[in-house]
Amino acid sequence: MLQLENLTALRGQCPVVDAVSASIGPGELIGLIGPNGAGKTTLMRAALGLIAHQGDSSLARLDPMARARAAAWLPQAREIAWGLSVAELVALGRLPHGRDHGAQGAEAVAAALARMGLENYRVRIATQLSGGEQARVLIARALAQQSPLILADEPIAGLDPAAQIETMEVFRAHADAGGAVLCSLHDLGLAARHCTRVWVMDRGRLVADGPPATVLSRALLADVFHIRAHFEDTAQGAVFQALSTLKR
Ligand SMILES: Nc1ncnc2c1ncn2[C@@H]1O[C@H](COP(=O)(O)OP(=O)(O)OP(=O)(O)O)[C@@H](O)[C@H]1O
Repeated sequence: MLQLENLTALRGQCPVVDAVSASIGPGELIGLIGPNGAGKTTLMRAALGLIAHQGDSSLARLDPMARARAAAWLPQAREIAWGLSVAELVALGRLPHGRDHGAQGAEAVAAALARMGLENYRVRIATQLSGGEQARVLIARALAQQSPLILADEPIAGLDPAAQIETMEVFRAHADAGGAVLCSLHDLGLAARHCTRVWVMDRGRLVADGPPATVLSRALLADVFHIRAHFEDTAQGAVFQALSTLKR
């Protein structure tokens, strides 16, 4: 679904994404984690071909319409420019499939609204919703796109705990249905509980790639995140709690 080969993105002379090679297949929910400034957003934007890059991304090679059918993009900034109704905004997710929304389009929009619990918001003006409600609308638009791959930049930031869990469950369901999701996260607990795999970025490099329980070792948490944490695999799933900071 996505292959990256030596993907590199420069800011000035400085590589903020440095020779990243990795791939994503169906069924995966990948948590892209790393400290502030590690290069997570830049990696996703380069993979999508939204910024200049070196190396190769299988998505960036596609023409824009084919790329939009292959991957939905949820940027960190949740900007809703127009005062459209929620249903109209979510229907914009159908644009990569042509102007005629048709029965399949209407079904996809209805399913996305239902999945995000937005049926009662259909006629509300999207710009008049709360930040968390707008976030759910934008996720619904991405789901309505029916692209196999979703790239989401901090999709749970600013959401209440229930909405965070629900969002991760929506992504997991998308992966379980044969799609895949790459989402950047700062909540390592949610990453550990919900993701099938994590990619860890540090200073532009992909320094670890594997199942959360293997990757989130005491040494990695100290080296990359400068924290000490409690991490335990329990009957209720992985439990993670950051305990204290370590000297950088
Ligand atoms: N437009 C830009 N011009 C110059 N430097 C930039 C630009 N965008 C990002 N950078 C730099 O690139 C590096 C990586 O930024 P990026 O936004 O990818 O990090 P991130 O891992 O997503 O961070 P965060 O967790 O804080 O959102 C940072 O050092 C940042 O200052």
